[in-house]
Amino acid sequence: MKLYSTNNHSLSVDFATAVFNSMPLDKGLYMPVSIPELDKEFIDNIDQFSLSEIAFKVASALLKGAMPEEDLQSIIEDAINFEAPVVALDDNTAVLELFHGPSLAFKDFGARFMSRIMAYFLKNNEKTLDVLVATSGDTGGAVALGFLGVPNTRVTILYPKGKVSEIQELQLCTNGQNIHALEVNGTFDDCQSLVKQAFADDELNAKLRLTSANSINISRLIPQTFYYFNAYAQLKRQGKAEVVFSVPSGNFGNIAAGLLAYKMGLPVKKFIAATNVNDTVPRFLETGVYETKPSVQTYSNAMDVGAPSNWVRIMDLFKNDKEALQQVVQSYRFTDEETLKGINAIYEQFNYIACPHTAIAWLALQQYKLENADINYTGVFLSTAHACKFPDVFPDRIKTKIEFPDQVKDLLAKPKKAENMNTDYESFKAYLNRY
Ligand SMILES: Cc1ncc(COP(=O)(O)O)c(C=O)c1O
Ligand SMILES: N[C@@H](CCOP(=O)(O)O)C(=O)O
Repeated sequence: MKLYSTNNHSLSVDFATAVFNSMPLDKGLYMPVSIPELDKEFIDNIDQFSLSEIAFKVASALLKGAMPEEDLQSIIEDAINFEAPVVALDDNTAVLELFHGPSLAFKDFGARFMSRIMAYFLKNNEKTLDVLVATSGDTGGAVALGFLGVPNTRVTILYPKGKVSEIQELQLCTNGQNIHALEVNGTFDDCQSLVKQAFADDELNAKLRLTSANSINISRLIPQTFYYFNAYAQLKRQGKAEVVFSVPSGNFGNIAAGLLAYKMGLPVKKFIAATNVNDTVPRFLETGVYETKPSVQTYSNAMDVGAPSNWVRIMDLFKNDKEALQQVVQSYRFTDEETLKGINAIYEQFNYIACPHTAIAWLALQQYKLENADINYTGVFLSTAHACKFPDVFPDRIKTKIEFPDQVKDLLAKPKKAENMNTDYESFKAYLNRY
C-alpha cells in the first residue's frame, strides 16, 4: 500500500511511515494512491461471511504488501472481538449499533486496530512512541483502553474542560500507567490545534517521537470501513440490498470511512452526514463556501467540531468535485431542541434508547425520507455511543431505563487524574518537554 498527501499527489510513502508520521509535513492528510475495488463475487456473496472474514478481505485489499497476511489476520481477530449488529426497528429502518466494544463507542474499531498496528511496527529498542490525541469525548477513552500497558508507548489525551460527559471524563482520567490526561481551558478545536502544532514543531520532533491517534491517522479509518461492509452483509441476510446510511458526524472520520468503502465497491444509495449546529459541512454543501467556525457546545458533545479534519479526505475521494460528491452525500443539521425531540420520538415509536449523537442520525434519516418518499431502501442510522455515557441529556422517564454496563460502574469508583492547561502552545510544548 502506498499513500500520497491530499496536498501533494506525487508523494508516495508506505503504510508504516504514514501511520507513524500521522500527517504529511505539507499538512495534508494521507490517502491511498489507489483504492482497490473488491471483486463482484465477494460483494454478491458477502452475506456468507463473518465480521472478521469481511474485515480481513477489506484490510488485505487495502494494505496489500504492508505486512504478511497471517499477521494482519491475527491483528484483526484480536482487535475486532465484539459485534456490530444491525437491529431492525421497522420494515425499512434499522440501527447499526457500534457501541459494543470496551469504551462503549464506535471509536473502539479504530483505536484497537491502530494500537495493534503501531505495536506491530514498533521495534523494542526504539525511542518511546508519544501518542497525542485530542478528544471531544469518545476518541480519548477508546485510545486510552487501546494503548493501556502497550510497551514503549505513552499517550497524552487533550480534552476540553467541562465539555465532556462525566463518564467520558472518567474514561480519560482514571487509567494511570502510560496514559496521561490534559484538561484544556478551551474547545475541542483548541485541543486539535495544539496537537497539530506539535506535529509541525521541528524542535519538539527532534526530541520526541510523536504520532497521532486521531482520525487524521489513516490507520484509524481503515477499520471503520469494516462495519459498513458487515452491515450490508447483515441487511442482505434479511433480504435487503438497497441501503442509505445516516452517519452522525463531527470530525467526519466515520463518514470518510463509509465513503472509502463505497469507492471500494460497497453498493450504497446515499450517505447522510448528520450534524448538530456545528454545521461547517452542511453550510458548505448548501452555499459552496467552506468556512470553519469556533465550535459551540451541544448535547451531542462529541460532534462539537468547527473544523472537521477529514473533510479534505472526502473532497479528495471525489477529486474535489462538489457536484459528484452531492450525488452520494446529503447533509442535515439539528439543534439541541430537535435532538431532544428525536430522543423522545425514537423511544416512543420503537422503545429504543438512542444517545444524542445517534438521535441526530435518526432525525437526518427522517428528513431524507420526507424528501425521498418514492424510493425503496432501508435507512440505517449509525448508533455511535451507548446512551449511558450521556445520562444527563435524557428526561427522567428514559434515563431510569438506561442500563449501565459493569465497566461504567467500575469507573465511578476510580479517582480522576488530569493536569489543567491553557490553550497557548507554549504551555503544551513545556508539558511535552518534561517527558
Ligand atoms: C458518539 C459519537 N458520535 C459521532 C461522532 C462523530 O464522528 P466523526 O468525528 O468520525 O465524524 C463522535 C466523535 O467522533 C462520537 O464520539
Ligand atoms: N468526536 C471525536 C473527536 C475526535 O475525532 P477523531 O475521530 O478525529 O479522533 C471524539 O469523540 O473525541
